[in-house]
Amino acid sequence: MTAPDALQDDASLRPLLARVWRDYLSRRWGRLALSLACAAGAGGLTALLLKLLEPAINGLFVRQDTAVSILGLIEIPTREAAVWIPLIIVAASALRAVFALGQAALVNRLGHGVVGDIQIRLFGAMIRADLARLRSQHSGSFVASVLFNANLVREAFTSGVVNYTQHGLTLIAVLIAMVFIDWRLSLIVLLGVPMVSLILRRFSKRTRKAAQGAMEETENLSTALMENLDGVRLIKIENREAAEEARVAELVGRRQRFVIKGADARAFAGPASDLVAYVVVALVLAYAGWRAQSGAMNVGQFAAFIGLLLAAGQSLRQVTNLATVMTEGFTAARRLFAALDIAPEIREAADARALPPGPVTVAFEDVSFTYGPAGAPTLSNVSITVKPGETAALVGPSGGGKSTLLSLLPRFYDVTGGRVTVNGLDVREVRIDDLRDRIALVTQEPFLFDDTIAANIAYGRADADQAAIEAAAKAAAAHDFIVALPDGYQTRVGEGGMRLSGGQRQRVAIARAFLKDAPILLLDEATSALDTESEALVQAALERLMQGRATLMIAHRLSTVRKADRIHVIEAGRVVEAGTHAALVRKGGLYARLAKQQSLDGDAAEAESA
Ligand SMILES: Nc1ncnc2c1ncn2[C@@H]1O[C@H](COP(=O)(O)OP(=O)(O)OP(=O)(O)O)[C@@H](O)[C@H]1O
Repeated sequence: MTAPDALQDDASLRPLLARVWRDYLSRRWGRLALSLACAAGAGGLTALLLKLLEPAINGLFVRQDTAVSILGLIEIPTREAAVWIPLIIVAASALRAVFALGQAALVNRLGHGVVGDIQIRLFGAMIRADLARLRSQHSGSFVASVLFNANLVREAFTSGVVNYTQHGLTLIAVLIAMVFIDWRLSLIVLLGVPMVSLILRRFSKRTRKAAQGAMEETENLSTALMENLDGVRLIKIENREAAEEARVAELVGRRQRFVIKGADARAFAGPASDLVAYVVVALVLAYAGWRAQSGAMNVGQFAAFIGLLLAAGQSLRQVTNLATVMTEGFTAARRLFAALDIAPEIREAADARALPPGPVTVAFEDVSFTYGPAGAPTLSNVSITVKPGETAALVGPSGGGKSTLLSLLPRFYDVTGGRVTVNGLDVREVRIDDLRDRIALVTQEPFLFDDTIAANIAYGRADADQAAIEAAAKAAAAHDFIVALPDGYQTRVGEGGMRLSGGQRQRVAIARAFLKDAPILLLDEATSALDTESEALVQAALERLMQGRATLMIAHRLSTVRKADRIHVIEAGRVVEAGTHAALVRKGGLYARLAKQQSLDGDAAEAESA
């Protein structure tokens, strides 16, 4: 690692740690302090236990004096040393175990708590993110970051922090004990520190690269898995199982290479620091031998010093190993925080106004819209007004911009020119909750959760009672098929509502809209998935639903829009014709041609004679 790299690392680590402290750790400070106290206790006792070697050896084997001093605190007669010293060792190690266990338990709770918080915040940020951003990334990568990346952070917090503090503090305690035995020898030991820190830096760069790669590849793998499950019918009908297997195998392999690189960095860091530790042991031996010859050091001191040195080596090994876990955790935390920091562009204005309940007039005023910063406009100068009780139909060639226009009203996207208003207020000046509360949306492929039918109908109105749910289902012509199901309203619909037919799903979605009872209704090809019989039922249900509301309806089948108060023909992002069915047929333009193609020309004749 080059010096600027290292500087940059230190600089970016500080704000990261400050943020972890501020957002996640500070309110758990009690637990954190207790766990550090336990770590200090365990570390101190480790050093103490090893330091006991000195009186043990001198008292039990050398037997020069009549009394043995235990760490300068108490004196016991040499003849009783064989009883007392082992007893003290057992008591101290039992206490050490209690501290170590206490610390592990506390930090586990701390680590899991922090990661749970991060996962919840990530989900919150994801579900509130702009549609444009969510659409630009596959859902698989979000899942991977909530599960895998967050898990790396957890590992850094649990095993990382537990062992780091425990071994770090042990190391300090052991070094202090060494200084008490012989400060010159301790200086030699300290020579190892810069060598180890050099090793740590080298491995941390490798680990960071590996962790970065592993996270990216985990997101790719997760994306591929989800895509395969979503597209399983296509895969089966095209006999692409083997090809998909090969694609996933390639992704698994790529991910594995990064994971292995990370594991290697972890595995190599240990032996490398061992090497340093043994070099230090050799130096200590040489120097201690020379000191012993001159009578400056006795056997007990020497044995205790070597014991401490070996314990220091072991702790050092753990700390170097852990450095890689911490690096992975920090790399993951950086990535997660970067994702958390993307503020949605579609935000509520600070002085957003409430939208009072009641009927709403919707107006698109000279609206233009372009997806992304560059590119051709999808909508240009569109003006449409819909009053309460009116229906505006949007028809026209595929890709003309009809769905895009509907998505501007609930602010899934914001206009790039002109404005969309509700009762004369720009939607950007209205509280987002209020705005969306006043809009019911029924789409071609309505989404159902894997829950009961009743819960799906009441999704936006969790407080609705059974009577209200049934009334909505009756109005949506759904009640009869629901009660014929084995568990009636309590029947679970399966993933995406797959246990229901397209028409049934559609009617559940219409029941949801009835229950929401919103003054604005958006229908995006709401009847296109239906057979003629269901269509008649749904059409009648929709007509009931539309009463008194401002409705914007997209339909390819012109039979469903004939009764609309005004039909807008949208082509290449512009309204090219507008009027009633009869007027547009009479006009003989694009609508009349579309109507003719769909055999509605009989109606055209009817309209002309009218
Ligand atoms: N998320 C998006 N990002 C970029 N371009 C998009 C996005 N969604 C739609 N478009 C483009 O905007 C244009 C209008 O699409 P839109 O879905 O609004 O048309 P539509 O009239 O509803 O079509 P259809 O009748 O086939 O549903 C298309 O050219 C489409 O490629």
